[in-house]
Amino acid sequence: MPSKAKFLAGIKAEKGAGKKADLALASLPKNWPEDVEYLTDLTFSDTITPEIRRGLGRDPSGNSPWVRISFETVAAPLKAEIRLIDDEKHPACGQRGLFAAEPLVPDSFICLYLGHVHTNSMSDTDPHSDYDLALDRELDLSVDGSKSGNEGRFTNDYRGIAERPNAEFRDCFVQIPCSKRSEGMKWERRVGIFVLSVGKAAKRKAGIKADEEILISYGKGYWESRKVIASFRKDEEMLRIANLALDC
Ligand SMILES: C[S@@+](CC[C@H](N)C(=O)[O-])C[C@H]1O[C@@H](n2cnc3c(N)ncnc32)[C@H](O)[C@@H]1O
Repeated sequence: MPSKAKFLAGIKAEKGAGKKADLALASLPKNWPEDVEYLTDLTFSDTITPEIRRGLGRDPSGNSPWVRISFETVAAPLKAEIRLIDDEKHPACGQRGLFAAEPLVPDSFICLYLGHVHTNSMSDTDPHSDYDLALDRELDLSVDGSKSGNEGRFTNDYRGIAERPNAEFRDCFVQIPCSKRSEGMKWERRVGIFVLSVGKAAKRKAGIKADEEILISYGKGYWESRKVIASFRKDEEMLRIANLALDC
């Protein structure tokens, strides 16, 4: 895995556009698909005004319990890697998944879920995306990882793969560079992927083992809406997978 800080610093160090592209390719995570742009932070739709963007810096409850992730943590090399799934028994065989590269302790930060931030208006939303996630319900914003994103976009749903998820999405604040602040940094909200906590009976105290697939719950609604889309499109394979997931 490349360190994101190194990735950014490397790109800034190169002046020619061709060199930039070569360097970016060389720094892509292993198994990254050619047709998806790799991001080191969110990108924003033109419909998102500076005022809306400022809203992402607010502390909704005045004293938010959301975890704060420092710039160093976000920029550190990931402890997870993208792998191609070739196990025919896996419901996402032929696709990719995110796997632990080393043991991950309960509650630890795995990575951010990055993509293109858009408003939830119909004209700003890709109805075909399988990678769209709510970012801020109050601001009515989502983040779509279909055309651009990071490792987070490869996290599969646990249904049909394991008995239960071992990770979850959590709202968090991250520290990002800001030249307007005297400290050179500001806090802005993101969605992160975290290892589940140990749980009441401490059943999950082992966290996630090395080589284990990182699995979250997309929620039943995700698969129900895929079922509707599959029926509409008459896509038998999509319908089969949605039914399988819902039966689990
Ligand atoms: C956010 S993507 C996950 C990454 C995807 N596997 C890839 O290689 O890009 C969501 C898509 O992955 C597949 N997927 C995720 N979890 C699955 C599961 N439990 N069973 C079947 N397909 C799954 C479905 O095609 C779903 O629409």
